Order: sequence, then structure tokens, then C-alpha cells
Amino acid sequence: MTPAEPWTGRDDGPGTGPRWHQIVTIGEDARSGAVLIGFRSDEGVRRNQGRPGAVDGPAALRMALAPLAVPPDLTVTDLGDVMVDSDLEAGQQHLGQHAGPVLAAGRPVVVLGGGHEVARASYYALRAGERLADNRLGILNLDAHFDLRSADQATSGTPFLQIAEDEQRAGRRLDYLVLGIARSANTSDLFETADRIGAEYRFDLDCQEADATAVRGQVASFLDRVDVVHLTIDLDCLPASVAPGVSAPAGLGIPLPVVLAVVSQVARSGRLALLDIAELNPRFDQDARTARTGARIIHEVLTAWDRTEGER
Ligand SMILES: N=CN[C@@H](CCC(=O)O)C(=O)O
Ligand SMILES: [Mn+2]
Ligand SMILES: [Mn+2]
Repeated sequence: MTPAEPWTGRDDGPGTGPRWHQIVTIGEDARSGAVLIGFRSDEGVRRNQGRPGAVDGPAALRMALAPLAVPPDLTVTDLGDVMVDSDLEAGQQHLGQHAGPVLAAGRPVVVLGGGHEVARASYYALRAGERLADNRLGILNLDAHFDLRSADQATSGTPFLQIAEDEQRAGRRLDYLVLGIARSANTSDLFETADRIGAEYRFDLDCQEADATAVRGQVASFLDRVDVVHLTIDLDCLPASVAPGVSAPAGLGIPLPVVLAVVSQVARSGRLALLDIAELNPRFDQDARTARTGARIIHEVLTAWDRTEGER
């Protein structure tokens, strides 16, 4: 683990209400409230023939979060970063070991990626935190891609097939819902794999603003049939104009208001255990647009999560 750097940002003086950089505890755990942990990894994207740069995602997300205004009752601890080298599998296990105890304590956890291989690291954390025993895991992925590739090693394109197989070995069945699938960005074998593992998906064309009520209904059915939710946001689920800083920008994408409505719905459900944000690549970002969008998503989730925990 690498400790987090001190957070800095604008200070409007006494009585003005806090910003994120003023409330985040670093170095020492606040022992309650939400927890951030970074997953500095490029290895999954590199193995998946993508554009490297996701290793700097956690720092860019922190920088974008720092100036945002927070509600007075939000408590956040930044545990720092897990550094990932060419041994991606060890890095994924590492994150699981570090985040497991806070998940075991029932605290909201936000993992800052890293390529989408971060999702399997998050899964290890849920397992280490004993959130899966006797519970039905639901993964809600907002993504233009299935990430159900079959490969001889982990990449940013394999995590959800690996997790489905992990859950099968444990005698459980993963409930996997993907919103924002681009038909043109997924080959036919991926659709076949999705069908084989019983995944549910919704195309990007059916996740536009006019579809918001139907999207909400599909998410509500998903929430009803699972016990523990892992919410994973691949920033390439958004239009390239909103999220240019990713390895594989989307041609269409889900509009940001629809994404924010979905993540708030999940955060309010009382079933959310962990959020991860994947694929932010600051090298290709423009004016920190993608980082700011990722930060807004985290802000929205933690605001709803902290205030309504346990509510359905
Ligand atoms: N994280 C995964 N990403 C996509 C990458 C697609 C691309 O580079 O075009 C995938 O493997 O399908
Ligand atoms: Mn993607
Ligand atoms: Mn992905």
C-alpha cells in the first residue's frame, strides 16, 4: 500500500461548509463512514491491447473530488493505493485483503481504478469481507462492453467471466446486469457467453433519456432479486464527449443524467456494498472532463448511501 497524499483545494473560510479535501481523513482510519482505496493498475488494459494510462486514474479522481462540496455528515477515510505491477493477480488479491475488513464492518467502500480488472479486486474484497456467504451477489455494470472474455490470464476484458466462474465454484450463481452495451463493440462470442452465464443486458440505444423509466424498472427488478450489490462503473459507458479519457471511448453511450439516476437508485436500495470506478485514463482526458464526471458519480453515490443506508 502507498499512503494517500494530503488532499488540498479551495478554502472559503469559516462557516462556509466543507469541501471534500477538508473532510477526508488520510493515514489513519476514521473508524466509521465511507472508505476510498485506489487500485493503481495498467496491467489489465496492457494485456487487453488497450491504451495505457489507467494507472493514474486514482490520483485524477481524488483531484476532481477534492473541491466538491460535501454534506456535513459525510465521513470519508482514504486508505491510499494498492500498487499493481506485472503481477496483476497478486495486486487484485492485495486489494481484497486491504478492503475486506472495512467491508466486514459494513462500511461503504469506493475503489478507484485502474482498468476494469479492478472489478475482480473488488470481488476479492467482498469475499474477504464475508459479504458473499449465503448471499446472492448482484453485479451491476455500466459499460459499453461485457468484459466476459475468455483468456489464459486476467485482463481488463475478463473480470466478469472470472467472477461468474469463482461464484460457480463457491456453489453460488452470479446475477450480472450490464447497462449500456454497444452492439458494435462486442463480438458474437461475447453475446453467447453472456447468454450462457445468464447475464442480463440492455443496449446503449435503450438507455437514453426517453428510456429512463424502463431502465429504472429493470434496475428495480435486479435489486429485488439480489442481496449484495457490487456497482461497477466503466467510464466508457458514457458518451465520448463526456468521457474522452478512457481506453476505448464510446460512440453513443448512456447520457450522464441516466447514469446518475441509476447510481442513486442503487445507493438508496440498502443493498449496495461496494462501488468501483474503472478505466479513467488521464492521458487522454480533456480538461479533466472524465475525472470530473467520475468524481460526480462517486459524490452522488456517497451522498445517497450515507444518508439512506438501510432504506429500500
Ligand atoms: N475493459 C475492456 N474493454 C474492452 C476493450 C475494447 C476495445 O479496446 O476496443 C473489451 O475488452 O471488450
Ligand atoms: Mn468498457
Ligand atoms: Mn469494462
